[in-house]
Amino acid sequence: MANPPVIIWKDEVERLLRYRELIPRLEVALGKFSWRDSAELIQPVRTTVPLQKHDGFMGLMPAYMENDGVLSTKFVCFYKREDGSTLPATQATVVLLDPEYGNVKAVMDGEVITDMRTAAVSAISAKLLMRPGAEVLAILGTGRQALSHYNVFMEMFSFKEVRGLRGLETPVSGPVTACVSVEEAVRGADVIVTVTRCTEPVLFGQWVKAGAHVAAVGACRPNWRELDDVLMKEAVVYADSREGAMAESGDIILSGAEVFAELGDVINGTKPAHREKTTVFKSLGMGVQDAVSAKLVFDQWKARHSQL
Ligand SMILES: NC(=O)C1=CN([C@@H]2O[C@H](COP(=O)(O)OP(=O)(O)OC[C@H]3O[C@@H](n4cnc5c(N)ncnc54)[C@H](O)[C@@H]3O)[C@@H](O)[C@H]2O)C=CC1
Ligand SMILES: O=C(O)C1=NCCCC1
Repeated sequence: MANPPVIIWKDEVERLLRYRELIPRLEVALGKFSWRDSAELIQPVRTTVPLQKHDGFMGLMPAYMENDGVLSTKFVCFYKREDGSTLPATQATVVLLDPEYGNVKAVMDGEVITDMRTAAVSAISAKLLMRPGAEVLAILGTGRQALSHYNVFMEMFSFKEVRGLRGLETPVSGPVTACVSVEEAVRGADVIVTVTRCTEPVLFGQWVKAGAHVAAVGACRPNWRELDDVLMKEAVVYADSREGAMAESGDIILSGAEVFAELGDVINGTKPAHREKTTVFKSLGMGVQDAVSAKLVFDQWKARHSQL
């Protein structure tokens, strides 16, 4: 009989997951995904159930990596609620299974995983697509994703200035220039991260410096926007998953912008990184990113517990 599943909650996931181990694994997984080899990796577009009464959605995000022996799914609830609610916008649980028998090996907190893997993938987009010598980072949003993005961008890069809207200085532990408007925060910035719950454009192309890189993380529904048409049409657009972007991104669907490439295509060398141009990385989030993160957490958990 299989062992009962282990439960790994938030504090422990926080202790076990490290960007320096997560990022290289995510890069490999993004590359594998973009080869579209179903003998290696299967990850359908997320199934989303509207929770109409509560202005939210439940997403189911399965992934299977055959050669890595990883089978998982995340359940994630996310909410529009622009009412200043103190509840998190995103709540998630990841279930890791044994692909050989289908038994559940671990049930773990998915919020830390979601925060960290999303921020790590944005950092990978910046590594691939921002101009060399980028000095100014602007972060729009002051919530959980804003904090995880701040942390990983500080760990990976050396920006001279980080700008954000008032409120960002509260969660983060380093210096931030507090700005009174989005325009003030983004004008002249080399890299802009949008991590808001907005459903209408908040970042306008006319404010974005030519050659800047934008990692656009919010607006994950086909009728939600963070970026305006000007920016979407001027920029070279990259996505984590082309199918995900075409099904779920209001910024892509409603602007009519084309997805030029996936990050995995750039990693695989099959599509160029247009660092010299204005670039948008449209992030929707992928089950395979959760799968890689959950495997790392579980492996670390096993290593620790075998020593006890
Ligand atoms: N692409 C991906 O893989 C993922 C995307 N997300 C999305 O990222 C976004 C941020 O998530 P969290 O940080 O967890 O949410 P959160 O609720 O912690 O923070 C949301 C932030 O948006 C700000 N905001 C809301 N309306 C705004 C407006 N009109 N202008 C400027 N800022 C505004 C709020 O002040 C808050 O700082 C959400 O849209 C969420 O659905 C979350 C997880 C993964
Ligand atoms: O990938 C995820 O996890 C999410 N993506 C968009 C909405 C919130 C959760």
